[in-house]
Amino acid sequence: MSDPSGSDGVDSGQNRAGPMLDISDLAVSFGDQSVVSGVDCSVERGTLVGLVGPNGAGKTTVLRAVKGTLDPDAGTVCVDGDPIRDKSAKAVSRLVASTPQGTALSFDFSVKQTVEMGRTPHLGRFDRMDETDRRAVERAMERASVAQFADRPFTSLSGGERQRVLLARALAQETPVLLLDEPTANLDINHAVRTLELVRTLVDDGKTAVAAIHDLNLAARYCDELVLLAGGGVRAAGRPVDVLTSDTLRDAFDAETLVTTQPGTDAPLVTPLAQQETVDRRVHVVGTGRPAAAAVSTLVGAGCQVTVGVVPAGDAAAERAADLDCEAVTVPAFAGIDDAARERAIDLAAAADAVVRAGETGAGNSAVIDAASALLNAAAGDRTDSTGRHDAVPLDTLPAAVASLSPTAERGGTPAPTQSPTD
Ligand SMILES: Nc1ncnc2c1ncn2[C@@H]1O[C@H](COP(=O)(O)OP(=O)(O)OP(=O)(O)O)[C@@H](O)[C@H]1O
Repeated sequence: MSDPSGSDGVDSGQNRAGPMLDISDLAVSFGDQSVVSGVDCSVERGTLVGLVGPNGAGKTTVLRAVKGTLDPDAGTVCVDGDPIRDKSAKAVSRLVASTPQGTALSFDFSVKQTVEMGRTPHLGRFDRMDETDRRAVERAMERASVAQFADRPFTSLSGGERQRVLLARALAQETPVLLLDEPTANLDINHAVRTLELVRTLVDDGKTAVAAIHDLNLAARYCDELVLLAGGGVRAAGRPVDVLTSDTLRDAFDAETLVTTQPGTDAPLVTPLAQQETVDRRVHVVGTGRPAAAAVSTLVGAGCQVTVGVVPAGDAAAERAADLDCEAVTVPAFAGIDDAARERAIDLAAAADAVVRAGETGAGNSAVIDAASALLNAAAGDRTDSTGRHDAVPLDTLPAAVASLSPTAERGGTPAPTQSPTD
């Protein structure tokens, strides 16, 4: 006999005040090796918190402490106001369901039997599943899109399919708190997005979820808040836009990144930059659209001081320049280039060590492109041909190409040859 609670069989745990999950001063070590210490994290009801951080930072360890399968050295984990250490494993399992990081199970149950295990915390020792349990299992399999595999052996499924079955098992548990350890690790982009959309829907319906997620962009898009673990503790916590900054990511991951904004959202977009020598050059980019924006990002990431223009206001290159604090000479979209804009752009190009042309020549931009070609010719003098066309330089070799140019000052103020990355 099951013990259903809530209208959908789900206890959303919204009957008490305070955070649904409260981790206070958590410390865990293995032997004499401290993994995390001083971890504080408060998760409000009906929110999705992403645990992010480098390999080995302790994300899985924290999740294990929260579900009570690991005894912390210090600190308290409270679920719905009560410390879990005061509860039996079965009682905790009625509050917290989890999906493991790996998908290796040593037994060979069918998919349906695997999902049915999620009902165990609701059954007495000699109880059999009743109609409520069966409905919970069916609903969970449908939500995780695994109903079509119901009779297949779990071990016959692919890694991604197994991952969805384990999510279904956790959903069948119908707990107010869901802990997900790398829920999208083996999933293709379609299933990764569908899985996080499903988690988002569950959270919007009242569940509280914490997910360890390596993909920072998916984490930023779907989580209300992020907790960045690194160096044995919480390095940053809060809204994705406040946590995922280049400085914080450099500090936590020892990696250079470019942080912009995901199209159509306010969520940050993290682009890792290749490790390379810093290219100390001034570069003026002429062109429009995503190719020019990509050239700007690449050059800024390589350490160049970049200026842009003339570009239409609102163009991707103008917005990227604004994101990265680069000067851009802009004119209103579809307007001609006025003298002041042209002169400023020519000044910037003339002061640069290199002028890079990259961009679309689509309808509506022709005035800008015409002027850009003239600008190129003006800036590069007899080093460009009369048509303003140049050999393409692939984006990933652009910094090296720019680095190979001698600085303008060394050439007595003469502008460098132009470069043109491929689109
Ligand atoms: N049972 C254990 N015994 C000894 N060390 C352990 C044990 N479990 C984890 N560790 C160590 O604790 C550290 C944190 O591991 P954890 O799995 O929590 O990191 P993580 O952030 O989840 O990493 P990843 O992103 O690679 O999954 C690692 O250095 C790991 O080797």
